[in-house]
Amino acid sequence: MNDFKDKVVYQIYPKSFMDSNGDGFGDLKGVTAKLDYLADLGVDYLWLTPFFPSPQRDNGYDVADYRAVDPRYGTMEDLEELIREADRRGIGLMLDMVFNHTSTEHEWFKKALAGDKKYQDYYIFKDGTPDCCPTNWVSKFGGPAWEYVPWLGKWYLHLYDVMQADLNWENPAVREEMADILRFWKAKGIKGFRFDVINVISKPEVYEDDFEGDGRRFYTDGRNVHKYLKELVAAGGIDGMITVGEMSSTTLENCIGYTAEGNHELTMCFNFHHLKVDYKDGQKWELREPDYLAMKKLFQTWQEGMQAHGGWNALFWCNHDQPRAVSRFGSDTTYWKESAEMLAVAIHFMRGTPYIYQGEELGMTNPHFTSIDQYRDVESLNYYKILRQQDKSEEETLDIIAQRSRDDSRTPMQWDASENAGFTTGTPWIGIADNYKAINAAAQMDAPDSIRSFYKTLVALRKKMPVISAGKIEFLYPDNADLLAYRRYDGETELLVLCNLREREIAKPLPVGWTDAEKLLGNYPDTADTLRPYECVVLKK
Ligand SMILES: O=P(O)(O)OC[C@H]1O[C@H](O[C@H]2O[C@H](CO)[C@@H](O)[C@H](O)[C@H]2O)[C@H](O)[C@@H](O)[C@@H]1O
Repeated sequence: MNDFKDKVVYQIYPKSFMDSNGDGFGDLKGVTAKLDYLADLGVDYLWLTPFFPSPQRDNGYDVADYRAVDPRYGTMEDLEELIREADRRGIGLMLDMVFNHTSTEHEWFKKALAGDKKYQDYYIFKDGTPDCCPTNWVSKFGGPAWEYVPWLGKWYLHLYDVMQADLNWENPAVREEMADILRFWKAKGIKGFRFDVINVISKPEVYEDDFEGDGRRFYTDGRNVHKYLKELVAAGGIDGMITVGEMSSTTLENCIGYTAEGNHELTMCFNFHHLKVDYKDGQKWELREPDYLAMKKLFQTWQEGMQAHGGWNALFWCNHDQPRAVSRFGSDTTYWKESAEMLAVAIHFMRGTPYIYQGEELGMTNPHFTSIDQYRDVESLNYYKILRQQDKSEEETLDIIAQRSRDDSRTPMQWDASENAGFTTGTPWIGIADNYKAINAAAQMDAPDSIRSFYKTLVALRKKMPVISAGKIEFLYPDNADLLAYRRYDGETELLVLCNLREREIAKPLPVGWTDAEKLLGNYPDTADTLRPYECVVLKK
C-alpha cells in the first residue's frame, strides 16, 4: 500500500547546500543547520545525494565505501545528529544508493584488480586484447564503455565514468552485499531510499555490438531487473518504506511494474522523457526549442497510464543533473517569478509525489557560465572536448554546455545577499550565480508574494486537499501547444489546472460548467479573460 501520496520530498545536494566549516564544500552539519528552513517549507522527506567516501570523480556517485561518511561531509556522528534532528521535526531522511557501479577505489574493485577471482566476479570483466573492445557500447559520459586492464588481460564495463565500474548483479553475492547495505542504513534510522539508475543493473546474457544506438537497448530495464528489485526490497527489509528508482530511458510498462502496489518493488519512479523534449534528434548535446506538444503528450501518457494500471510517478523538473527549469522552460529575466510559479503548479497538481530540488523553491537559475574553467562536472568536461573535436566553435560549444551542463543546478544554494550567498565563509568549490543578491532565501522567507511562499502553499494544499494527492486525473486540450490543462477529481471536489507555457498572452478556454468556478490559486493577483505570459490558474468546484 502506497502511504506516501500526500508527501513531498526535498532533494539536497549536500556539496552545494550549506558549508558549516568554511572549507568551501557543503556538509552534513550544514544540512542540520537548515532544518528549520525545510520544516517551515513543509516537506516530509529529504533525499540526500551521496556523501559516502568517494574520490569525487562524479561528485559522490562513485562510491568507495557504502557504510561510512566522507570526512569532507563530516562524521557518522554528524549524520546521526541530522537523522535525530530531522526526526524531531517530522522529517525523514532518504539516502541515495548507487548500486549499478562502485568507484574503482572501492576495496572490492581494488581486490579484483589485484587478481582476486571472487571480487573479479563482483564486476563485469571480459577477456580480450587491448585492440579489441568486447562491444562498441558508448559510456553515458562519452567515449567507450570498456576499459582495458593490461596486467589482467581483461576489460571491465563502465556505463558511466571509467572510475565507475559496473557491478555484476548476476552474482548472488553482489545482491546480498547490496541488501546488507540497506539493512545497515535502515538500522541507523534512515526512512527511505533513492536508487541511482537502478534499471540498468541487469545486463544481457550475451554481449553484442549495437549498430543502432549506444548499447542501452541491451541493458535498460534488463531481463532480470524486476526479479532483482523484488529480492533487494525483501532481503533489505525495506518493503513499506518510501523508495524511488531513477529509471534511465525506461518505458511506461516497466515503471508500472516497478511501482504497482502488490509488486513489492518500489514506491515510485523518476523517468526523464519529458526532460528530453529540447534534445535535437534525441541528442542531449544538440540544442532545440522545447517541443511542448511532445511534452504534453508524455505527461498525459505517463499520468493516465500509471493511473490506469496502479503505478505511481515521482513529479519533478529539477535535480542535480538537470539545468534549472526556470531557465530552460520559463524565463529567467522578465517573467522569472511568473514562469517559476507556473512550472511549479504544472507538476504539483499532478498525480504522483512532487520533488523540490534545492533552490527551485527560490526560482534559482542557471549560472550562465562563460568559460570552461568554471565547470567541474566530468560529463560537461568530457563533452566540451568531444564537441570541440566535432569542429564546433568555442562559442557554440560553450553555449551548448551553458544550457545543458549538470553544473547548472550544482551551484551553491543562495541563502542571502552576503558574500558567497551565505553558503560558505571560504572559497566555494564551484562558482555562484551572479544573481544571488536578488535571488536568495532571506529575501523570500517572509515575503507573502515570493516564489518560496508559493511553494509553501503548494505543499500545504497537497496535505489539505485529498483530490490533489489521491484524486483522478484527465488531460484536456491535447492539441493546444501553448496550454497545459488537466482536471483532477474525486467524488467531492474537482480542480481545473491551466498553465500558459508561453511568454505571451494566449486564449483561456474553459470546459463547460467551469465559467463560475472559484479560483483556488494563481500567479497573477487578478483574473483576466485570457492567460497572460506564463499565467497559471487553478479553479475549484
Ligand atoms: O538520461 P537517462 O539515460 O534517462 O538517464 C537518467 C540520468 O542518469 C544518470 O544519472 C545518475 O547516474 C549517474 C551515475 O551514477 C550520476 O552521475 C548522476 O548524478 C545520477 O543522477 C545521468 O548521469 C543523468 O544525466 C541522467 O539524467
